[in-house]
Amino acid sequence: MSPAGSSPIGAPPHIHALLTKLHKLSIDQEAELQKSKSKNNDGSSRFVSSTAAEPTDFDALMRDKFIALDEDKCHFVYQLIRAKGATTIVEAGTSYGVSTIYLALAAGRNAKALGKAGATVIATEFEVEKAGAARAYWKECGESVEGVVDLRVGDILETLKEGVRDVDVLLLDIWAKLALPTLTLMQPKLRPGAVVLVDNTVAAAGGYKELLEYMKAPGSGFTNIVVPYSGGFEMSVYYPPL
Ligand SMILES: C[S@@+](CC[C@H](N)C(=O)[O-])C[C@H]1O[C@@H](n2cnc3c(N)ncnc32)[C@H](O)[C@@H]1O
Repeated sequence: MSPAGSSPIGAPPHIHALLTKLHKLSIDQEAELQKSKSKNNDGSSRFVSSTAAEPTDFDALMRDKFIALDEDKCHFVYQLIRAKGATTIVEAGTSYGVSTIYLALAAGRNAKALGKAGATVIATEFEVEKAGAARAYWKECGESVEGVVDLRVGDILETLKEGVRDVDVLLLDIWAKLALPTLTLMQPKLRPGAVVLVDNTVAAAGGYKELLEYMKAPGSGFTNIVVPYSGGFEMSVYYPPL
């Protein structure tokens, strides 16, 4: 968590209050999950699960869980988007839309500051009820969030096939097995210099093995570092190989 009073987020008080409430809900749920923990496939992570085509007990357990990106990571992502002047963001895994609020605020501010027509955060969620709740939270935020998000409900490997281009930032905050297929689907749509962020890559290294091997392979076009937030937060920059 960032020290009190150090939030870089430019937003009115009601959005700050909502974010504080939602992060707390998420943290409380995770604490409960930890108590009853046992079902992850390889025991290493909250992010090891099925693909959408093969739902498991894990999916049932996670159906009503926030699993929101930690607040300090959200602040980092917000700052990175602002620094980059990014206006087209894809979020793989939206849940109740907590991280999405940060993405939308940052991208929207960039569009205004840079005199661009608008910004877009393409958000993706498989669970219909989560998607509905996320929409309600964004509405509560107002136009600076609601007006920026393009929510696609369904299996990400279908919903991102069309209508995505010139992506500045891709946030992979989805079950680990979907990370590599999502990345390869998005790769042709990434702008040169695009940033790819992946949560929990140290704590869930087993689940992310294939993704990390793919991004770290010589000639992949990706350069990678781990930002040392809890669980590890992978930050990669992509330039298509020449
Ligand atoms: C870690 S949570 C996302 C948290 C969110 N980024 C936040 O910070 O609030 C991952 C989400 O991915 C969703 N998900 C899992 N499989 C999916 C799929 N095939 N297509 C779209 N979303 C999926 C899950 O339902 C879950 O809500």
